[in-house]
Amino acid sequence: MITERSSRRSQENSSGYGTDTRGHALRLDDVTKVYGKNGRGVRALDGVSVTIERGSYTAVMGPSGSGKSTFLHCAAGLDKPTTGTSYIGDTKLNDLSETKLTKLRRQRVGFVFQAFNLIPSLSVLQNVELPVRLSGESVDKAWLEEILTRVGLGGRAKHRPAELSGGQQQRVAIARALITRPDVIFGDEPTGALDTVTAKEILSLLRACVNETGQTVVMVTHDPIAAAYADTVLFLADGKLAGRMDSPTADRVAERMTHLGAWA
Ligand SMILES: Nc1ncnc2c1ncn2[C@@H]1O[C@H](COP(=O)(O)OP(=O)(O)OP(=O)(O)O)[C@@H](O)[C@H]1O
Repeated sequence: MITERSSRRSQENSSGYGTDTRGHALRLDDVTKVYGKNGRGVRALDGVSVTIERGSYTAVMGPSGSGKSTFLHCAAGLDKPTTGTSYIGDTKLNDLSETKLTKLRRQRVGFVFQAFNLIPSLSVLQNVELPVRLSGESVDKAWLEEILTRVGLGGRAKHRPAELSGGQQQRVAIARALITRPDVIFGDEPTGALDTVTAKEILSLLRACVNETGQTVVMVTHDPIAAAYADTVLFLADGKLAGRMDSPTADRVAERMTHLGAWA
């Protein structure tokens, strides 16, 4: 989101994530998503417009069924809006063929899911390199090493996912998301499968990716404590943006969620 705080950090960032270190990482312009035939089904997103600035950390919250996953899917190019436009950087996703969208998701977007989604037969190193290899490009070894060190897996490069704890597996997923220097990393409940202490470590790591390297992170979560790690929380209700909160605290987020009827 455009805040003075994140804007300043973005301008100080010199590590070159994405194609441009200034301006927005993603934008949704009056996006509507209707599931079902002839536009008569469920209106999962209903006229959502939002701009998320580079180098910011945004949490997306809302009651169950409010459209959080749909928002993430439309923003990340995993699904197409019924009407409206979505952009990653200055690239309009609506215009892209399926092949170009696949390439964009591989090269310019990182994903961190609740279930880690690592390839069990590959080592840590091979999992992290995968998005670059799939793009047919050569791996920047110095960057790879730096990322593995940053996520605290320097000594585990040859291990397989099954030999790692849940928290370590999520660190691999974060490293894999970082390897292409994406415009944005999307997290879908990234701490949902972790215990409280490990969840805090992972949230701190995502925070460090933003603070220290200017990465943009957008994370769907049900957890006010997780949302409090973000610069800004976007609240969704019935497919519409129902407000935003800058510099959130867990208590304020929980209170807002109660007002949205999340835990009624
Ligand atoms: N593929 C689909 N087909 C039909 N309806 C769908 C589909 N995906 C989502 N929906 C509906 O769209 C609405 C928004 O769903 P979405 O999964 O985006 O909400 P959410 O906020 O992520 O929910 P939760 O917190 O429970 O995961 C819901 O009413 C849901 O039932």
